[in-house]
Amino acid sequence: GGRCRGWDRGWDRDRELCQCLPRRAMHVPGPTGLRFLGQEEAQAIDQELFNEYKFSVDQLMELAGLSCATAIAKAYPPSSFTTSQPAVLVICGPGNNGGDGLVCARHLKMFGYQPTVYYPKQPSKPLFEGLTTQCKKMDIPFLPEFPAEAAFIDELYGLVVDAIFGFSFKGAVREPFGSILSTLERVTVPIASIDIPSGWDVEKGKADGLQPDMLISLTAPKKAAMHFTGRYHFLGGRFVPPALQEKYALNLPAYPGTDCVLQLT
Ligand SMILES: NC(=O)C1=CN([C@@H]2O[C@H](COP(=O)(O)OP(=O)(O)OC[C@H]3O[C@@H](n4cnc5c(N)ncnc54)[C@H](O)[C@@H]3O)[C@@H](O)[C@H]2O)[C@@H](O)CC1
Ligand SMILES: [K+]
Repeated sequence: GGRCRGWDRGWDRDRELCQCLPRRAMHVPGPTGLRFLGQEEAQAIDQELFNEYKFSVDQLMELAGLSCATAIAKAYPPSSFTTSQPAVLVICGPGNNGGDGLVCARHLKMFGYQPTVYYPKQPSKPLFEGLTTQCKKMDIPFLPEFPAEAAFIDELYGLVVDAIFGFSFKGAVREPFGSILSTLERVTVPIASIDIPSGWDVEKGKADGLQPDMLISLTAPKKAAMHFTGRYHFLGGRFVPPALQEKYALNLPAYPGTDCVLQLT
């Protein structure tokens, strides 16, 4: 936790941790600086993965969602839950961040958690319909309505997964997500945000917005991650080919062994 006043957060290879580095070190791609991506850069890498490297969305989404479930299992093992069951509320948004949430929910179930999904805007695309069916066939309940009170969420769940918006979020939050986010701001159980804390500007963050306990950055952290003050910051989405890492000077730290996630802080 803790903000880096006048400094930026970066990956310190020698100490193997993410810490504050002098601001200029961030923008000069060097051996020590883990890059924090701007919105356009994140979208460009995304497009390149699909168009040039010929990955399909569902391939990368599966790896992204698996990373999220794995990181969650490391930070919040079922035994750490104070609720009678390791109950997790997964809130999915209308884009690919929501898709990551559906994949994450399915893997959480495989890992022994009791996920429940809230998915208010379900796109009629085969990808999302398939992911939804897979969850339903694994007896993952879908809530017809969002809990009206933050206290209901605190009572029923030990963790909330925020898969509402990712790196394509822009502008003022539109409904129903505005009310969902304002309820989430009052929740006291930990929130794990996938890729970006929802409602945050992808580059500038949002000081008075959601303050998640965990952030799982996918591919590479986005600039907003520099404002993250929660306990756990993980990197996931171990699928960026070396040539693409080099082109964007990502300076990704080495993942341990065969792990699909890496703890940054
Ligand atoms: N590039 C990559 O490497 C990968 C990205 N993935 C995920 O994909 C995410 C990006 O997905 P998308 O580009 O689909 O976009 P997002 O999921 O970030 O959000 C776009 C959706 O949110 C809506 N939206 C945007 N601004 C809004 C606002 N102000 N109020 C209400 N709704 C708003 C849009 O209409 C659209 O439906 C990433 O953050 C990551 O989670 C992974 O699935 C796979 C790999
Ligand atoms: K999110």
